[in-house]
Amino acid sequence: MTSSDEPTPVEGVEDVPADVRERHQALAEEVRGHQFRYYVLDSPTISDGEFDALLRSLQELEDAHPGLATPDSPTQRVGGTFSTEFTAVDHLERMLSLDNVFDLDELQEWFKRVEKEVGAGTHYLCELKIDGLAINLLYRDGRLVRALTRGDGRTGEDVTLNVRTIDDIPEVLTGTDEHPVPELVEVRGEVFFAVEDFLELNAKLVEAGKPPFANPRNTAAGSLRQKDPKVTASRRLRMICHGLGKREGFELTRQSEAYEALRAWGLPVSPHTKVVGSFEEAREHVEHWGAHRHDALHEIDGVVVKVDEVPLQRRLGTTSRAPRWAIAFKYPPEEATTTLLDIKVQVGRTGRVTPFAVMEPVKVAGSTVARATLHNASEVKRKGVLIGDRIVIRKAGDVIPEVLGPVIDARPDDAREFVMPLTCPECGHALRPMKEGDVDIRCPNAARCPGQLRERLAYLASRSALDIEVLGYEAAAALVDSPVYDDEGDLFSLDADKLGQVELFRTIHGELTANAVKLLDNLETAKQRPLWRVLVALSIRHVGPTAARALAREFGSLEAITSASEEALAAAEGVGPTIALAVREWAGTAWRQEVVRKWRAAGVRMVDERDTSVPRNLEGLSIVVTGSLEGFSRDEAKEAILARGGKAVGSVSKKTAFVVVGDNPGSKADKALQLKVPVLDEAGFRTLLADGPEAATPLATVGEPNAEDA
Ligand SMILES: NC(=O)c1ccc[n+]([C@@H]2O[C@H](COP(=O)([O-])OP(=O)(O)OC[C@H]3O[C@@H](n4cnc5c(N)ncnc54)[C@H](O)[C@@H]3O)[C@@H](O)[C@H]2O)c1
Ligand SMILES: [Zn+2]
Repeated sequence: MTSSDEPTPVEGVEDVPADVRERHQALAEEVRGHQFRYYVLDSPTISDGEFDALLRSLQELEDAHPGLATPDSPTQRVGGTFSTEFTAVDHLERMLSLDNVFDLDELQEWFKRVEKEVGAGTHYLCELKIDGLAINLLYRDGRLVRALTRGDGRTGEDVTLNVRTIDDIPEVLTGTDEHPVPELVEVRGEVFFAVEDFLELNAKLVEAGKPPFANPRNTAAGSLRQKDPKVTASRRLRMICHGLGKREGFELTRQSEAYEALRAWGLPVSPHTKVVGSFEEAREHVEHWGAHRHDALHEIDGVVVKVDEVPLQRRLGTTSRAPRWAIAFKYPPEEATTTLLDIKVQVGRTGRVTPFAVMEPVKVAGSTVARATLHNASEVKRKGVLIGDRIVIRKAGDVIPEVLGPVIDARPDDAREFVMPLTCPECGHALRPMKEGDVDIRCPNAARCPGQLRERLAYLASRSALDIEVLGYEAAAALVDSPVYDDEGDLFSLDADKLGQVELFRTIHGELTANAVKLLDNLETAKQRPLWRVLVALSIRHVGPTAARALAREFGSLEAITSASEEALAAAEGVGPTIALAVREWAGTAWRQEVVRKWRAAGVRMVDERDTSVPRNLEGLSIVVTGSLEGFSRDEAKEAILARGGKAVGSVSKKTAFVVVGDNPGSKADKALQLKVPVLDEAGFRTLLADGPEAATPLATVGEPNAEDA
């Protein structure tokens, strides 16, 4: 939003064409409506990204027709108002909003404008933009006397009683020699939910059969703005300071200094602020936090850059809605609203039929999303979404998109409930639970259902199975649809001639594509993979990489696994009854054994040569690896333990023999100390692998067992 820096409009409202004026007025009304829903009701019907886009359109209209930018336009005001539920009280000094930029070019423009005004050599404070709600705390002689929401910037809502329930906010300020308690100060900051606390709150709600909250920001706003402070007290709200308003009895020259003072007084400030000297450095901060968006305690929607020198802040001044000395860089929003056009079902690798949302394509977290899984029919019920609803979806980074729930207030009259189909959408077989008591329904046509064939083939080629690089989802679909592939049994007998019959693998001149040639090569390599990968590729129920490794380690060949009794399988280390039963079922299915026969004939290796150079010196020991090791990836450390007969386990218990601790180990290391489990560093781990448990010296001395234990 840049227009506020431009000269006073010469054009009056009356000069603007009537149709543009009407459009502007309608848009401004729409924006005000959303502001009311957001700030007063804590229940928006559109996402923040969509709201920002609306406000931007309004701004663009005003840029083209400056006469429209009257003082009552939402672009010229601090967005928000107050409800009658609370007493309205004026701030001593106005609380402003922030101007936004949405890309680095715009951010650089802002730096240029600032430097033009105040010269080079300015310092900039880079901070995280906490996605919460603004609060204004008034301390007189070090005592908290009042807490107000931002409201319209001049007048806020008195939420003092509620704020007193927040642990982070001191009733009485402490002081130091350097930073004595001031006579009067307005402290500005953000009240928010830590992501972890928010998830915990939601888990509890779901457990109690209640609908979960949509996101931490609106939940924090709703929790703070409760009529009954007891409700607020029951929610774990937090606060971080990011500015000052009116102050008496002290002076400051830098904003960063203000944070030191706030800290000295006992107020919470962010550990993630940084003073920089240039746009380049600010850009690094922006890029770093763009990539680590979920590493902070709270959600962030951007980075705020502020001129650090207070006299320069004064010189730059403010517009009617925001300081000119600060700017918010906003990341692409992770939530969006869209229309749920339909709910369809897809067939998975094991025949499980899962519903998924078909949505009007919408941009979220930088990519366009049109589908999202809904997991199962009861999940659709639990989320309460109807076909035709406006829905809120979320996509955080690389995570798959998720439907959060419907916007009930925007539900159309003809919205209808989803009904799970009775037959497979791929092959028409009647769907049913495979066992009594199963919640999932499946397509029983495992051998020939095109959906299952396609999913199994794509899975078989994935990194956790045979790792056949060029065989992705598209290639899998093409093969399954072609006459040369009936099932997995045909995979290793594919040759140039057969691939030539698949359109995807043929150029327009009728030759094999480069990918086809590569696929044949990949298949040769795949034949030599270790046994556990072959087991994963066979899609035996419950046999993922971990179980496959256990089976391979205990039995050594596919032959031995196929002929082992259920008891022998169940008794094997790391296998157990569920997997044993699944293996026997698999071994008893004719078409599946036919696949094995064909693979064997094609030369797929189905025996592990036991590496006798590796000692079996960790037999029966449970070992936890936590944090990152320099010389081992997660998988390598695991393999090394398994190869020696040990168990690589995920959580620390009294039964754990050793905890290996790398960099940034987290809570597992603490747990080890607490339970007095021996802790090894990387060097100790190497000794353990080479020479066994007796040789490894723990880092922390294990306490002598006390008298009662002895
Ligand atoms: N979905 C909707 O219908 C709807 C409606 C209205 C507003 N909104 C959303 O609300 C926000 C607009 O509100 P806004 O006017 O508060 O503007 P803003 O979010 O762009 O930024 C201003 C606010 O940022 C906060 N902030 C967080 N960290 C800060 C830091 N380190 N330093 C300084 N300030 C910091 C302050 O409280 C300040 O008031 C936008 O994200 C907008 O999308 C959504
Ligand atoms: Zn089917």
